[in-house]
Amino acid sequence: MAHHIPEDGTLLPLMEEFYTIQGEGYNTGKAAYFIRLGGCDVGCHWCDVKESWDAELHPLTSSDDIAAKADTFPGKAVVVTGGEPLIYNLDYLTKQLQDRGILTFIETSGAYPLSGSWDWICLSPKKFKAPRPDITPFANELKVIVFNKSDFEWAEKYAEMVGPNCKLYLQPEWSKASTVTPLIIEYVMANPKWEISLQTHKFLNIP
Ligand SMILES: C[S@@+](CC[C@H](N)C(=O)[O-])C[C@H]1O[C@@H](n2cnc3c(N)ncnc32)[C@H](O)[C@@H]1O
Ligand SMILES: Nc1nc2[nH]cc(C(=O)O)c2c(=O)[nH]1
Ligand code: SF4
Ligand SMILES: [Mg+2]
Repeated sequence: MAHHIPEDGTLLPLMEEFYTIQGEGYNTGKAAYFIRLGGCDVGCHWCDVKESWDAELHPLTSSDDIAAKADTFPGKAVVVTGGEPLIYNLDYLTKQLQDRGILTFIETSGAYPLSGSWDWICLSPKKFKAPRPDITPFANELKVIVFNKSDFEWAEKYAEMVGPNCKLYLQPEWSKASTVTPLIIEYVMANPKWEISLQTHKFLNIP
């Protein structure tokens, strides 16, 4: 049976939720509650959460309950991730969170229309299903995953599409880190508008 997911965003397929430290990008090091929604058809062959892809495997959960649970933790910031969270209408969830004084951060490929009210948008564009161009001016952070040399060109293409204050990160693809990290280091030293982002939670052995 396919999920019937209401379009008003009051129910969302929740894979997992956990309180941890944001491991990547601009907000690295900050305590945050992660809300991981199921469902993604972008198809990155190196995706580190393939278990999220099939939305049917993840129970429809009340957005009110998700927001209430998020509010029980001392760190008043939430990272909505997935899967691809923008498959869903996130207006309702983010309103519930912001009404409680919780900061809303999103991790997205940008492949679906932007919904929700966000304090921080991390756009991580993918070649396998490119972002919709209309999201790029709203990105606070561009985080390009580097799997091979060709990803630097892809990164520069998106750097031209984001706004002037957008932070620019290059993050090694985890399985290729030993070969691509030296390339990123060299690239950032030569092109210092970019910074390196590491998946620090994987070094810290935390979720
Ligand atoms: C699992 S994705 C979920 C959110 C959204 N679908 C996206 O791709 O932005 C969360 C973040 O992890 C990054 N990521 C996924 N697999 C990775 C890997 N193998 N190595 C490095 N970063 C990875 C993504 O690019 C994204 O920035
Ligand atoms: N600690 C931690 N930081 C993260 N930043 C982005 C993540 C994600 O999977 O979206 C992630 C994650 O899974 N864990
Ligand atoms: S877009 Fe995100 S969740 Fe989807 S396959 Fe790529 S990294 Fe994984
Ligand atoms: Mg992750």
